[in-house]
Amino acid sequence: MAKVITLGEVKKHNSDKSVWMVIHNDVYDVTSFLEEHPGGPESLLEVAGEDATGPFEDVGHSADARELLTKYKIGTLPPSERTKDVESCCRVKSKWKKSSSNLKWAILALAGAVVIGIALKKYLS
Ligand code: HEM
Repeated sequence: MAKVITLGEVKKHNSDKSVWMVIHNDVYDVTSFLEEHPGGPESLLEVAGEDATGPFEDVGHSADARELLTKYKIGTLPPSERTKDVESCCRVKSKWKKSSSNLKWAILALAGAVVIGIALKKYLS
């Protein structure tokens, strides 16, 4: 079972000597990753000791980056400090993705219908 670490404990690790952060209710020690981070050490230092779920998701990190996360995980927040962000973030996102791709198809179909309409009109006149 993952070690339980409180937000209060995470907050103490907020300098380049020790950088911990929370992402989706799990705690990560990224001290050794600072210099390797493709987004630079500054972006990690900015959120050191904090919940970095929002900034992490805003960047739109790749599947590789998410895979890398597991390497730095040191624990998880206690149940009383966990937020429901995991569910809300991802469900909303996938919903939006689905509806935006539906919209894309609807626009394509409409454009196709217009082109066929124009072609037919020309052909029949
Ligand atoms: C342990 C946590 C993190 C890991 C393992 C990680 C990993 C990575 C990786 C592998 C990339 C290369 C691009 C990609 O594969 O998506 C990247 C880019 C980047 N990351 Fe992170 N990252 C972490 C946390 C963060 C946080 C908390 C922030 C912001 C506060 C951040 C900001 C960025 C930025 C700005 C880039 C550059 C994007 C670009 O130039 O396209 N990262 N990160």
